[in-house]
Amino acid sequence: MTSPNDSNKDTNNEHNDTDKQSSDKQNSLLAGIIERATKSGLGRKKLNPSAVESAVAKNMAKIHSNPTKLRLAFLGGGSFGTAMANLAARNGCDTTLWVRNKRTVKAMAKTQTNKKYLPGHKLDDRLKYSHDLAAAVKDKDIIFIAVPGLAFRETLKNIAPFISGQSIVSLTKGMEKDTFALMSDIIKEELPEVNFGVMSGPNLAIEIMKNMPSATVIASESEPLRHAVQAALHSAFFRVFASDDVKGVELGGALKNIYAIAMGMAAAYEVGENTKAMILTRALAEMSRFGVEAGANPLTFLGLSGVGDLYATCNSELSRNFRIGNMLGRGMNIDAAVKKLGQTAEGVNTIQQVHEKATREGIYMPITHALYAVIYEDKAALGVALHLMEAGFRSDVEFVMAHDHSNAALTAHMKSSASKTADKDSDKDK
Ligand SMILES: NC(=O)C1=CN([C@@H]2O[C@H](COP(=O)(O)OP(=O)(O)OC[C@H]3O[C@@H](n4cnc5c(N)ncnc54)[C@H](O)[C@@H]3O)[C@@H](O)[C@H]2O)C=CC1
Ligand SMILES: O=C(CO)COP(=O)(O)O
Repeated sequence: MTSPNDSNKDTNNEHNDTDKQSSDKQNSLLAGIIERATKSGLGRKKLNPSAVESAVAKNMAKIHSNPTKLRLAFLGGGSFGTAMANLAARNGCDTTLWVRNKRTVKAMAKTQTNKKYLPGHKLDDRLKYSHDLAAAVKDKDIIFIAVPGLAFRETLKNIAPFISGQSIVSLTKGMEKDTFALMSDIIKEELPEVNFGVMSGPNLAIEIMKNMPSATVIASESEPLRHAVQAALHSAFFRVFASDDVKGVELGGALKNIYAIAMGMAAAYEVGENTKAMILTRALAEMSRFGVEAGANPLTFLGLSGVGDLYATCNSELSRNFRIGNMLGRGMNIDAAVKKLGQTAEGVNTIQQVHEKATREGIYMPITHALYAVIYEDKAALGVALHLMEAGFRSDVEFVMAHDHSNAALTAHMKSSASKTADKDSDKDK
């Protein structure tokens, strides 16, 4: 006869077996990576790959022998929600992925793949799927939201009746249309009592699915929430760093989409490496300037959610925003490019929001305004780019040396030097 305790033991044993299998799988994948790195010379002389392997494997085994008992819901069955839910399930968390379409849920549960957004990638067999929002979010510790920015408020309104102490983490990198609200602003408005955080970083979903080492940032004022998210998602292939600058981390993720579009466009024009470096660095200057006006710490933009995400998306065809820019640079209009992409590209809306806000509040955002002029005012890209190059004398890093905003003194000095040189030249000619 089997007592309920026996059956519990069986279930625990099954879980331990599954956890052990998953830990073994990860460790052997890790060994593969280290082997490849060593063969290609990345192991370097001083690095003892077997010591690294055993140290990392030991840490991983420690984490996986005591899988967190966190209960998590991920809302949004696109590429990112799926990739993150998969990481959590693989770490042994009780994880449910909510997708609004019932047929999609059935297909995902049957095939254990997300055929539309991540075709060919097998998902962890412990991941659960649901199209029942109430069931998905009730009794969870953390609800991660990965729907597009334009659907974020509606999603919060829909889950509001089922919130009874869960924390919320936004994975969305956008802004609300016409309100300029960031996701954290919307959470504060819709669910003022809730403990929340935002997660952002260079996290191209497809690379995460391929176990390519990546890192991200969880930003929250709540230390327990930061730790819980780190425990839930950290693995040998995914490192989760922490921050308490919610605004800065969130703005990094949202604003970089603008510049990924600009860089996609620049790539279509086959610009040089110097030009790419200039755009990327001046983009960072705009982002931190805008961030400071919104109350963020400019140093946050030097982290993964700033420079990190900017680098990943501004240099890769894997970024949907980069691809939009590339299509625009090849002569397509914005509506056709969005239609052809068929996935979320938050930058399309973010350019409009940031252009309007910066214009209204007098924040100097020349690249954003230039992009807006090309996309929405039908201005010729070359003319706009040349105009950008002629824009005044500015300081490199304005937090090190402030700009002389009017530039009047410098311009007068340049004019007088130029006229003195011209006078000298004409004297010589006499
Ligand atoms: N894909 C990526 O590599 C990364 C994406 N993100 C961010 O994650 C957010 C989601 O993006 P992806 O998953 O990539 O988008 P996606 O385009 O792959 O999928 C969007 C998903 O949201 C669903 N959706 C749309 N409207 C909805 C609504 N009203 N209610 C419920 N579900 C709805 C769609 O059915 C689809 O499943 C975006 O803000 C994006 O910037 C962040 C990091 C990486
Ligand atoms: O934010 C991302 C990676 O960090 C994904 O970028 P895209 O939305 O441009 O694909």
